[in-house]
Amino acid sequence: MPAQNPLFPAFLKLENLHVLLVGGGNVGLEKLTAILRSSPETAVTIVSFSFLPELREVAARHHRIRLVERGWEETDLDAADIVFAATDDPALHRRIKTAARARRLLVNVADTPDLCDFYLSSVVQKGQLKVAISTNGKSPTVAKRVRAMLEETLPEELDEVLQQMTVIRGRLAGDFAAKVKSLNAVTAELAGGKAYESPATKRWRRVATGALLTAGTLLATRLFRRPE
Ligand SMILES: C[C@@]1(CC(=O)O)c2cc3[nH]c(cc4nc(cc5[nH]c(cc(n2)[C@H]1CCC(=O)O)[C@@](C)(CC(=O)O)[C@@H]5CCC(=O)O)C(CC(=O)O)=C4CCC(=O)O)c(CCC(=O)O)c3CC(=O)O
Ligand SMILES: NC(=O)C1=CN([C@@H]2O[C@H](COP(=O)(O)OP(=O)(O)OC[C@H]3O[C@@H](n4cnc5c(N)ncnc54)[C@H](O)[C@@H]3O)[C@@H](O)[C@H]2O)C=CC1
Repeated sequence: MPAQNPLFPAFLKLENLHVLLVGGGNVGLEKLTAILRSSPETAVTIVSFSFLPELREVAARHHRIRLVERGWEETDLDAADIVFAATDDPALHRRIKTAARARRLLVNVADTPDLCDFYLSSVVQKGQLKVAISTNGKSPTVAKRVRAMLEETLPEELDEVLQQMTVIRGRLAGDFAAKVKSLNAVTAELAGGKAYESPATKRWRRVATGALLTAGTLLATRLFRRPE
């Protein structure tokens, strides 16, 4: 059996939590952007010796972001529910991880999967629909490509469908089993009908598999070729 991805997927109500982000450079800005893209009202305290001008601009636009201009201190964890470490100091990252673990806080450490309690994912958004993609850290680039593929192939109308379903769901009478049956009937076409696998999806699958096999073969022959 192929190796499985043991990560547990969940969707956090981050706007109800307090985030501590350590590091205000490029990687800090990337993490902040990922957080705000999904959960724009999140309270984020960012502790760093310095902040990129772009990060300061983002902070100025979000009233729940607080910038603290100094080095990280263990007491910064006091108010945190969840922690992102994104500095250029691996020794500091290990200290943050140890201190956070002692307090049972979850930590994401940039560039260090071994120190992470959770990973960020590639995210597809169509209105209320959100798809998160994980490759278990094997290839963020492939996650990004799958995101682009889904962004293109998932119909724009999905958001409208979701809104209509919410109305239908509210109006349905009967017990739970009867409701599930009705909802399944209404949406049958989405999963089994024409939309199930569009020609674009089929083509993507064929090309992607072909391209990767070719790349893999090339790499294998180059990397493992015996010296001449
Ligand atoms: C484990 C994880 C931990 C975490 O960061 O949470 C992690 C780790 C690392 N990323 C590295 C590199 C790159 N990361 C990206 C991009 C993304 N990385 C993201 C997540 C994750 N990255 C988590 C696993 C996700 C999964 O399971 O797939 C995404 C999905 C989400 C986000 O970050 O918001 C976002 C895509 C967003 C999108 O566009 O959809 C690109 C591509 C690019 O930027 O174009 C590259 C360069 C190419 C490459 O390496 O593939 C390196 C090596 C650094 C080095 O070599 O120095 C490490 C460390 C290591 O692997 O050791
Ligand atoms: N920039 C990128 O896209 C990539 C960066 N990396 C690596 O990720 C790490 C971070 O990269 P960048 O964000 O670009 O670096 P950066 O130098 O722009 O930012 C690092 C930030 O950490 C802060 N910092 C350092 N020590 C601190 C401490 N004790 N307390 C609080 N804040 C502290 C600094 O003030 C700075 O704002 C580096 O190790 C880099 O090699 C890896 C891949 C890509």
